[in-house]
Amino acid sequence: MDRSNARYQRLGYLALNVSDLERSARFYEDIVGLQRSETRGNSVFFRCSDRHHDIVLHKAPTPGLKRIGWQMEAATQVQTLEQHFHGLGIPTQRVSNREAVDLAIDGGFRMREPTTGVLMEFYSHMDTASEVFHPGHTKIERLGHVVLASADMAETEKFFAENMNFKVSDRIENGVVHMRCFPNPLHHSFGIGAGQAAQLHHVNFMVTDMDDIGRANTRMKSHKIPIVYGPGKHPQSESVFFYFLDPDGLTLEYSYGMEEFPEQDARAPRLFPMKVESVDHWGGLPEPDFAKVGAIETAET
Ligand SMILES: CC(C)C(=O)/C=C\C(C(=O)O)=C(\O)C(=O)O
Ligand SMILES: [Fe+2]
Repeated sequence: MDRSNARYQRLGYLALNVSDLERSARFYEDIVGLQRSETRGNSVFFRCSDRHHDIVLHKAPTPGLKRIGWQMEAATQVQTLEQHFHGLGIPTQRVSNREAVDLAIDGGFRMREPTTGVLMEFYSHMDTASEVFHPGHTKIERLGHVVLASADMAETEKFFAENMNFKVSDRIENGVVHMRCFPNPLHHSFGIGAGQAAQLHHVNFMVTDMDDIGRANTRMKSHKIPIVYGPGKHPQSESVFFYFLDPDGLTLEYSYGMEEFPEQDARAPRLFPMKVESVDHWGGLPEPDFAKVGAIETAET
């Protein structure tokens, strides 16, 4: 089977499962700083861009990751990728017309990634919201990246590289692989961490100002929100990071700054040794609750 030559615009959106929808909705609006756009049944839509949504919260018994949405460059890319998965014998399901309307996307398909079991959706267009996004207390620039833990990092990396055309930007030996959804320039829109089992590791929001990190530190402390890592600095992307927990214990990250890659003549991936300073240039350590909660939902088709 040939390698995929799929092309992406961006990490489109994340659907997260939360145990108490209204509690989490308040948290993502008031504490994280997302804009609540609409509620449909057991789902609440949020945005930090001019698109219809970047995060959807679903009420579910087990908190974690429901689905990852990838926005491709064009509808033809979506069809070609679907054919590629068919060639591998991987089942796909079209997004129903009704769901496409609810999600404000142009259809697309879903498939379950075989090494982690995570459900992924591929589409090429999401409607813009009726109003531009006005950041609140935190100047969130975009949904930045999602990192999964995998019991077999090498196999997960191979699947994303060969079958989805993601490119490796950097690696920490036996720790994490950072990948970009080519040709999106961000150092990583996706990461794979080493784990005992597949799990959501963390969700990242990029901010435009170093002050957003400092203010978040103060805000989380005053609301008694667990801070689980940082402020610190990741040597790979050169971003200043700050990790905290949502009400279910899901790990969220704000980061400021990120390397961008050209489409042509990109630098080669680097290999960082497994040591504290490879994760935090300033030598900090995570708290025990860092990236501990985040089941991958396997029920939805
Ligand atoms: C703590 C994570 C797993 C890590 O090891 C390093 C870097 C990360 C990340 O995966 O969160 C970044 O976001 C980064 O380099 O920007
Ligand atoms: Fe991150």
